[in-house]
Amino acid sequence: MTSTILDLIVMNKRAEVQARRKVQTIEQLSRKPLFGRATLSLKKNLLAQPFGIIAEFKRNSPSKGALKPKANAQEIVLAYEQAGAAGVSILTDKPFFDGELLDLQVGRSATALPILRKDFIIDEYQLYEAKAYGADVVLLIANILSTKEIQFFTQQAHDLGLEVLCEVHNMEDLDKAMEAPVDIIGVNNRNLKTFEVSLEHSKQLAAYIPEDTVRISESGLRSAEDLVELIQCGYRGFLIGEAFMISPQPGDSCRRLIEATRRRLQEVNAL
Ligand SMILES: O=P(O)(O)OC[C@@H](O)[C@@H](O)c1c[nH]c2ccccc12
Repeated sequence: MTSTILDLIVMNKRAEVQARRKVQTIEQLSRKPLFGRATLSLKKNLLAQPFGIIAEFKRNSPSKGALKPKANAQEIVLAYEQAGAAGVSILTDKPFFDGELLDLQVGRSATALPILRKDFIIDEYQLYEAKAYGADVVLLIANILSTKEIQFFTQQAHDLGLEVLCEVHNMEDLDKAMEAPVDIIGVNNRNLKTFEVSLEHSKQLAAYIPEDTVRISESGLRSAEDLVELIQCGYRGFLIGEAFMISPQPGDSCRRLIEATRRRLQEVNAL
């Protein structure tokens, strides 16, 4: 089988985690000031409203290239909060997304919203990093983990007071995610191997996600029409990066989408 960019990212990540462990042990991470704080619940925030936006901070993406190479996490995270986002997502992968753990810490100092650490988690060490640098939620990508690993990392994350967003792209992924008490299931509309994007993934998988699981749709979302259609399929949250980060003012773009979605939702509900 030919290897994909996802294989490359994961291979890279394993080497990176081994190197990081040598610089900072789990013991040392546990003594960082932010490690002891009470975490916030993204799940609760999403359940408190008809829908919520999880606005993402990313400078670069392998599918699109540079988005905002010099972007500052403090400024943008604050703008997202002021725009009315329900949570923020911060990319911490360096080689492919030009993010870093420090962006998480900077973001933490700027907002009282729950923060998702967006990275490729393959080792429990990264859960300790997430907690120590200010995250409230971690992403587990079903495609790169076994059912056992999803169960183990979910347990570990919960022990640390972190929530788990488990990302799925197809039925096989969803079967794995449903074997663990994850807090939120996210359907990624983008195939991480081919970068092909289709909202059909969210629409089709919706029927198989248990009713009582908070579900979100991720990637490739830009219009109020898309969001309302997905709200009607039972989605409570939307993870959006590119559409905001390509705008000169990501916060304004987030605010406009929230307002347009509220308006459209009212129109549809009034029918
Ligand atoms: O920028 P978009 O198309 O709005 O997508 C955001 C988010 O869903 C995407 O960044 C993402 C989804 N799953 C991931 C896993 C790793 C890295 C990035 C991602």
